[in-house]
Amino acid sequence: MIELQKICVAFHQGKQQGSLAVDDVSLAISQGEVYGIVGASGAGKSTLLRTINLLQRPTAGTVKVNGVAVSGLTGRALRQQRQKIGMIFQHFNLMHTRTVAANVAFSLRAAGKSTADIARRVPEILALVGLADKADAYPAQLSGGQKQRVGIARAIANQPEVLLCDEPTSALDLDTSSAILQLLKEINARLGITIVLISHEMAVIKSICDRVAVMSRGRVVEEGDVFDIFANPRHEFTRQLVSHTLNLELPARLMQDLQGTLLKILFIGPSAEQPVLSDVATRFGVSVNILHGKIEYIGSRALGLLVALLTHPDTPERITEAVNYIRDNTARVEVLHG
Ligand SMILES: Nc1ncnc2c1ncn2[C@@H]1O[C@H](COP(=O)(O)OP(=O)(O)OP(=O)(O)O)[C@@H](O)[C@H]1O
Repeated sequence: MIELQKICVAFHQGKQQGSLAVDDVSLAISQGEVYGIVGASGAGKSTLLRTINLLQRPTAGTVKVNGVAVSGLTGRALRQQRQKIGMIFQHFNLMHTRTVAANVAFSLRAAGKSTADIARRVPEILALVGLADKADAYPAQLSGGQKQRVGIARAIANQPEVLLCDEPTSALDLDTSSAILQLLKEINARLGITIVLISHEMAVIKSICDRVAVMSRGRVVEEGDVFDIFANPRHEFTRQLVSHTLNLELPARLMQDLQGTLLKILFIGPSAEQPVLSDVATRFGVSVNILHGKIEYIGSRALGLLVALLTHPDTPERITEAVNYIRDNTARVEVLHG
């Protein structure tokens, strides 16, 4: 549906061309997907996202949407293409002197809709985003979450095929943020709109995206199914990002006094359903003390993490055998201590 082929974006610094903000990025995003682009500040996420609706023209490379090379379009053809792509922003970008209804009507009018169509469509779309009772309110009278709902209403009013989301929840508190992500997910499921979302937080990606591209310094360093990226991050930068949401910290005092072998164990799919730890206790005579644990749900799939201390009263070799057994029967084992 969206194909980015060898996209480069360079910004001029004075008369010179600066380093590349986007450096040779190729991605393919399928119809109906929720696709995330994650990376630190300055990684090039916004610049890349904006090439999809040509708010940013690529210096090199081709952007195709539904097979049409939009990077070649200008004038009227470009304006028509842009109507198929809605966009929402971190700071909402609403018109403050107009009511909620007028903000939404504005984008319908810009698309050439008739007054009758606009009068019918505005309440319909406000109801869809949960703002049926706010049509006559001004943006200043709304909470951040409500403002973003207006942004979403405006962006989907013209029934776009694609919705671009530029850090849509970064200015919102945690609860409001998850309600907005939930709304985006519903819009994706009910209306079939393909969503491309950028964020610097893996937690946001985890909650709604199907696939993700990880960007660092203008490049995509890793790309794939969100669950796989969490379960098995390959690139060092991805590991750091994932560890922020999956980290299990133990108090330093506890680490100092530990006797035995401390393991961090990752359980995925079938391994989560096997009684691996009780097995090692009976097979190898080790004691297993669970110090920390959690299960993350990514989509409908579970990813379990446990920190466990293995000890044996008199035969430490049995611990090594136990660790090997756990390694063979779970997704990943890291020895944290001992
Ligand atoms: N209009 C511009 N002119 C010059 N440099 C720019 C422009 N827009 C972005 N840049 C530079 O391009 C690089 C990538 O910026 P971009 O905003 O795409 O990153 P980002 O990953 O979205 O970061 P953030 O989350 O902080 O917005 C940065 O070094 C930035 O300073």
